[in-house]
Amino acid sequence: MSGDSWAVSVDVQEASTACSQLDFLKKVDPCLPAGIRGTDINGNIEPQTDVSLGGGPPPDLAEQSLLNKLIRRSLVRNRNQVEVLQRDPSSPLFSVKTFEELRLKPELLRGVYCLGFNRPSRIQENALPMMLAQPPQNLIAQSQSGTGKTAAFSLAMLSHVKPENHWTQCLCIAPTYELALQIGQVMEQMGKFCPEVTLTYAVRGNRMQRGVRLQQHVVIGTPGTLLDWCSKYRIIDPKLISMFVLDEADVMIATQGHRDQSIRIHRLLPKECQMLLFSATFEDSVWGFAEKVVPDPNIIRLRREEETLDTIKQFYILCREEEEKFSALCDLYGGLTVAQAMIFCREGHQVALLSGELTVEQRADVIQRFRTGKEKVLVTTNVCSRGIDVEQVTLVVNFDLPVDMEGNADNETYLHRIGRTGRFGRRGFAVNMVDSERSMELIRQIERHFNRSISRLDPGSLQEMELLIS
Ligand SMILES: Nc1ncnc2c1ncn2[C@@H]1O[C@H](COP(=O)(O)OP(=O)(O)OP(=O)(O)O)[C@@H](O)[C@H]1O
Repeated sequence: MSGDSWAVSVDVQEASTACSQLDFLKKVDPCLPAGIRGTDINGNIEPQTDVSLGGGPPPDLAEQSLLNKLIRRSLVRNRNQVEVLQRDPSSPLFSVKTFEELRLKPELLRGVYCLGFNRPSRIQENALPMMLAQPPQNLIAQSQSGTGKTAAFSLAMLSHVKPENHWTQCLCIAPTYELALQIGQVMEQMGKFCPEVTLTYAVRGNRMQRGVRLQQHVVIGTPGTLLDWCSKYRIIDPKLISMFVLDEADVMIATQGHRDQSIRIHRLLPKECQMLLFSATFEDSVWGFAEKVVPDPNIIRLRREEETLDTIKQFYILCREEEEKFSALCDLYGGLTVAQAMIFCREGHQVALLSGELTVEQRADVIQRFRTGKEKVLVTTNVCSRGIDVEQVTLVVNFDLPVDMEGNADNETYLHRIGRTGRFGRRGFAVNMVDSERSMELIRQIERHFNRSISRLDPGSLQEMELLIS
């Protein structure tokens, strides 16, 4: 795939969607800062005409062509950058082996190459041989956000299924409806040359006839619905399940509701069922529990200092009070060339917010609009902190820092949130809004936990930041 054609297709996407970004942001705040403009169908920035900007002279042609060049360069650079990182032995994307050497079925190899994957990442190179080994081996695996865990366990399930057996053989549990759908989409793309393998989604809204056994080979869903399908509605025979995958396994084990349901499902499965647990974070207590539940597992674990990614630059902006956070956010967004951004805040903020209060259909629609670039900014709560994979997210803002029940920094949620950018080697920004001594202390806690500095950002120096990620 040539870089130019890729960049042009991004411009066209930008062109067809930028105006809706303005509408969306207008809902969020009418005084849009200068610098957010619509684009014409060729992806060129055009002077804003229909939204009252917060002042600023109309842009000149030179500024527009510079911005276009930056967008093209940074996006094309990201693609080249991924290949560079895959040749860097210290990168989590580096692997010695090729996909051929992982002994995947030819039709899966075709699916992988069709997705544009050239080489496996480290987690894929290490985990796939363990997951495909005979006799089956259990695995508890940790790898940084955006390094290909979903692709790894998806390939394991697609390799494991015996299509001639018309019953459910693989269960995959995810903590949220959006994530379950996303995993299924990855599997459908990877398995496009395996039409005989079928899957369905055990999520709210997907109604099945009770007592009629499913014939789909793979079922992906959230724990509550999956438990009902295995026990109450008996449309899955748990005794016939031979592979059980927990994505975001730490939250599936550590969150009371998820844990009870995951354990109840696990108890229904045959003891020889292969168990695969994946996450970017595992607190020590969770590791201990996982090793109790998973017999004789292979373990792939990161050192604490490996958990954050160098490709994600982390900053904080000092605000005097809560109200100032919003104008700082507008200045930040208006001053940067951001393809797409995710803004995390606690429940209750009065903006168009993707949160648990929406119905699952509403949430799926918002995510899909964001994924296809129809919306440039997603304001959300932790419901989207994990796993959501949108390549064009170059900026994550913690409008409110994540805290645990005791009011201390929630380091795992922080890591997952900033992991929504910098996906698979691309560069990304994470900016934290600090408006009090307390939130400054939270920043210090996060720095100490990951042994990574979070620099103060002066909104006046955005040009240098621009160069940092372009
Ligand atoms: N071998 C590969 N080569 C190129 N791109 C890849 C490869 N594996 C995965 N990707 C891409 O990288 C992105 C991140 O992959 P994936 O979602 O599997 O990461 P993850 O580790 O599951 O992330 P998270 O921890 O956030 O759940 C996706 O867009 C995926 O298509």
